[in-house]
Amino acid sequence: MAAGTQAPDSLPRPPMKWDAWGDPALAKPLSDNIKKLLQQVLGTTADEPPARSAESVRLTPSALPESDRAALAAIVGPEHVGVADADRLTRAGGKSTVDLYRRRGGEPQDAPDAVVLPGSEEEIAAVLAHCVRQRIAVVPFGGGTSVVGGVDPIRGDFTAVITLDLRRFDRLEALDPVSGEATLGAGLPGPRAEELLAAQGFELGHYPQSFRFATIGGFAATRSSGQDSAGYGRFDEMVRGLRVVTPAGVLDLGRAPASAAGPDLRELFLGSEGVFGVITAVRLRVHPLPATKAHKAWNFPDFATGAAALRAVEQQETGPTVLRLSDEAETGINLAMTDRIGGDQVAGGCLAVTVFEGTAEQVAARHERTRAVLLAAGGTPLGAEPAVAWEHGRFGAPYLRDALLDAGALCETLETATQWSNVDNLKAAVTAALRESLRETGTESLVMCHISHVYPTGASLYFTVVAAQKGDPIAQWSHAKRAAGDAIVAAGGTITHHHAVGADHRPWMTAEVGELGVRILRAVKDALDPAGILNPGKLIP
Ligand SMILES: Cc1cc2nc3c(=O)[nH]c(=O)nc-3n(C[C@H](O)[C@H](O)[C@H](O)COP(=O)(O)OP(=O)(O)OC[C@H]3O[C@@H](n4cnc5c(N)ncnc54)[C@H](O)[C@@H]3O)c2cc1C
Repeated sequence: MAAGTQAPDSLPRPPMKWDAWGDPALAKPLSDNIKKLLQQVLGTTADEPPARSAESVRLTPSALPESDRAALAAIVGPEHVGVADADRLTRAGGKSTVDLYRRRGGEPQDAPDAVVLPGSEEEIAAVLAHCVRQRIAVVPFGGGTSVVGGVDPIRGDFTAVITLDLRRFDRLEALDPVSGEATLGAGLPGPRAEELLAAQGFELGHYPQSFRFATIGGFAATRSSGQDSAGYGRFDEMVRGLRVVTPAGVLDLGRAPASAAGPDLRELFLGSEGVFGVITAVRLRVHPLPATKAHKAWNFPDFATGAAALRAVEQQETGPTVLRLSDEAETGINLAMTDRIGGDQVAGGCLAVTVFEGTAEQVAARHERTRAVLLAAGGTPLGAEPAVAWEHGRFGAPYLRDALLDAGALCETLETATQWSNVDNLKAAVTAALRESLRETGTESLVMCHISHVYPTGASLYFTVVAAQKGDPIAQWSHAKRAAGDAIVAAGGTITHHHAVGADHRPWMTAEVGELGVRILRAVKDALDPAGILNPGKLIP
């Protein structure tokens, strides 16, 4: 890999591997039992993966002219513009399985031509103005954990593409303890945001599986949903205000807790995936750190019974913070407890996990109410331990994907949501589409599913797929993903519940919002970013 000129400084962040998920120190090798199981059931080959090094990766050379590098350096400071391959490689894309295959594949990698780290809104505005003049595409970048191609360095017909990394927006800007609102910098990763709030006695409570690396701005830009959503809501439900820099000007949205002043413009930027503007700060509802917590696991004879039980809990508002249900396949291999995957089955049927938070009285009352509903719906209590084990391992599963890919397995996830009355139908349709399409590529597959986000009228469905790699695994997964996406649309689900649209779900956006919906999105884009420099090739067909 060629040396570049300058590396931008980076504020301390946990290490993130360029060709795998997360911190290399937390990698989880597969046990021999699981490897054997994969070979027997799916026919994977378990050759040792070739050693890979970032230095051996070939990147397409930076296309940014020196005059533009100098102009950007004059705006943000030379130490905040990087064209070194080491900086470009770590922003070359997100963390989907296809991203990882691409990076491991040995082909020349497309990467942004430069990485720019602005330190103020004025600097962002000046960078955007320069990029409009010079026709340079700009990809806003938080933690780079997108699994839908959201941070792909797509040039389109622009002369170059830069990544605008928000990591210097890393402050707790304000806390209003009376109202329970905090303003957080867009570049704050989840753990740092919670650390800053905890020091003041507060918590946001947004814990997606990508928590350790994803950022406040990324959560807002993708409508992220965390594992405590039953208690604290989706990220978009926590947002009270946003500041956004667009090529057309700056917006500061969200004046009051509620307003009748026309359509809510904040909604335009929740899920805007960097195509309308750069989010610099988000004002969020926060709550006092919970005094106590209780964990309870449950067993249901089958998925339909378990889903009906979760619906009853949600519709009767009994108040769990976490509410999730694994199907029979996921329960069978203990996927919900990453330290025990492939070991003896913890429960037959379907495992459900509940967690309660609040004051001691709240936790006791919420647990009692929930327990009564789950018992009446056919659940069998399993005690606290499996739920504690789920929580303990909850950020560990992505490391298993790395090990599975190394062992010759194809492993990816996808998610959707629908009304309660359509949950079984949608689950069956997606499962069949995945199995059949992967069979067409020459492999059987294990398709597992869970519900982890519930609403009074419906729920999300999150699928994990494991198959054997056959031929080109990128082509193989693209075939399966296409079939699953078509099945979701045909069965009435949404193309994404929380992963967002990015480049990967764009083909289904017209089916999702209709031709007129797409025209509205384009009109907003034209008003805010008439030159179209912001994140081309994402979200809007
Ligand atoms: C292993 C794994 C587990 C995951 N689990 C979950 C989960 O449980 N729940 C969930 O919701 N998601 C999950 N995701 C998806 C991903 O983490 C989320 O989409 C997350 O919100 C992205 O945040 P980020 O900071 O990494 O954004 P990035 O990946 O950097 O960017 C995502 C998109 O947002 C845009 N963007 C980022 N920051 C800004 C900004 N400041 N202004 C404007 N646009 C911006 C980017 O241009 C891009 O389009 C997971 C991903 C992985 C790899």
